[in-house]
Amino acid sequence: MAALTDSWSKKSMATGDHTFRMQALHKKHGDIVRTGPNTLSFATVNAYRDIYGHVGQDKKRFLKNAIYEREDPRITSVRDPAAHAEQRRALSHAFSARALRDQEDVVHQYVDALLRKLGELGEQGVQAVDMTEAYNWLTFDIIGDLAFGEPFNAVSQASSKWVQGIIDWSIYQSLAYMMKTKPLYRILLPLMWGSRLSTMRTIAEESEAMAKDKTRRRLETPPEDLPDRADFFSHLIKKQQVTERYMMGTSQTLIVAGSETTATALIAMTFWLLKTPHTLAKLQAEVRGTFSSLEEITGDATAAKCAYLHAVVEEGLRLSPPVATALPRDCPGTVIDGVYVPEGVVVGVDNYSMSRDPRWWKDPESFIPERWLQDKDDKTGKNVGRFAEEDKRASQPFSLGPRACLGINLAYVEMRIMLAKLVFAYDLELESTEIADWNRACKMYGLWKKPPCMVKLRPHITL
Ligand code: HEM
Repeated sequence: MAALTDSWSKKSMATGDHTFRMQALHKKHGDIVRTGPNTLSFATVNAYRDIYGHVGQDKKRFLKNAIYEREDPRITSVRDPAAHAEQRRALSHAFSARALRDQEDVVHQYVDALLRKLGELGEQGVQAVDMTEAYNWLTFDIIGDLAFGEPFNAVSQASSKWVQGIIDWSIYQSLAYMMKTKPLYRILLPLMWGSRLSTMRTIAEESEAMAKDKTRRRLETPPEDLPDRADFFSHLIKKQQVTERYMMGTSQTLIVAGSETTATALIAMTFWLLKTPHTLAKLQAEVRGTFSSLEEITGDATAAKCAYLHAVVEEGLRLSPPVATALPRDCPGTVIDGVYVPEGVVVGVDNYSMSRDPRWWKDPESFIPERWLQDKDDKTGKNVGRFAEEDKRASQPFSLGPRACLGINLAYVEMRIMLAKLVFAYDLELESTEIADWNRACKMYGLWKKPPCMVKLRPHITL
């Protein structure tokens, strides 16, 4: 079927179960699976390197597939390598070590506000709170502040219309582009998505109007009225490298790429910790044994002193990669992991299958942070112990090479600070008894749509 038409994978995406189906297909058919007449999905470590890795000047490049194109230009949609490199250089100032130091203050501000809000909403441990939603408020406010110099007030209001619409907005953008460029999809996609399509269109239009409004306000704000720290766009505006359309597109990308991904990672880590209480106890012991107050918990201090926290973060990203599907690239006609693939074939590595493949991971479906705390033989320096044979390159949550995530350092700081402060301040208990398998109940539409995860938070300190 997939050899004849793309409709299988488009339909599969519409079910939300595409990720789980791809995992089953790779299990059944092996390292290379055909998902459309012109599309191949790979599941090997070398394919990551060959498709996404840096290449020398003389080698042909794998360009992003046309599916990334959007009406408003932005860093994620530009396909030409030279144009992309220029945009990435310009935006990378906003992700420098110096910028990150300023950004960390914003992270603390909203993490602390969320901790207080969780206590209030949960009546100090009496009521369960939906942590899926709470993390979305957090990451959305942080990105809003870092991009536009003002939050969305999601944490303070314990809700946000925009947060709820973000996945629909993101899906609709891809579908709208497909319908615009391929006439057949104008018939097929409404049949596959039904009335959801028009609901998503309304949400997308409202979200876009909101982003446009914020962007315009940001561009019109005189420098003296902005916060002291530079926001994402200050560098671009200073160098006059930004048009309103570019800023519109890039702000949409940053809101989606920077908030939804980090929120997914945080809720997955919280869920897995709660499902395996001995890991939560170990993390709590590390954090409470290392720090004596919330103020001591910083990005640098957690990086230097909390090895188990680091392992929890890596393991959460492995087991629940926020970007779980293959990132499509156009093959230039070259060899991928020993197999020649003709020019123009769309290829990618299936992140979710790789993350859970028993060839690379021991007990792959289980949450075991210890696998990231590799024991080494004193004499030989070689890995020893139960996880010595694992190939950690099989987990690439931020992708790799020239198009890898630009916000990786900010994401790690957010995740470490939030998790460390949460387990320092509260004792947690999972209440989601209505969902037998929370992980399986997650739906993948390019980004994960997650079910509620109800948690009781009993205060350990006074906030
Ligand atoms: C756990 C959190 C995150 C994960 C797992 C993640 C993952 C990824 C992945 C897999 C890509 C490559 C996408 C592709 O090739 O299609 C990407 C790109 C990108 N991410 Fe992230 N991301 C995270 C957080 C963030 C944050 C916090 C920001 C910024 C605020 C951010 C900004 C970007 C940008 C700008 C790109 C495009 C880079 C380029 O095309 O050169 N991400 N991210």
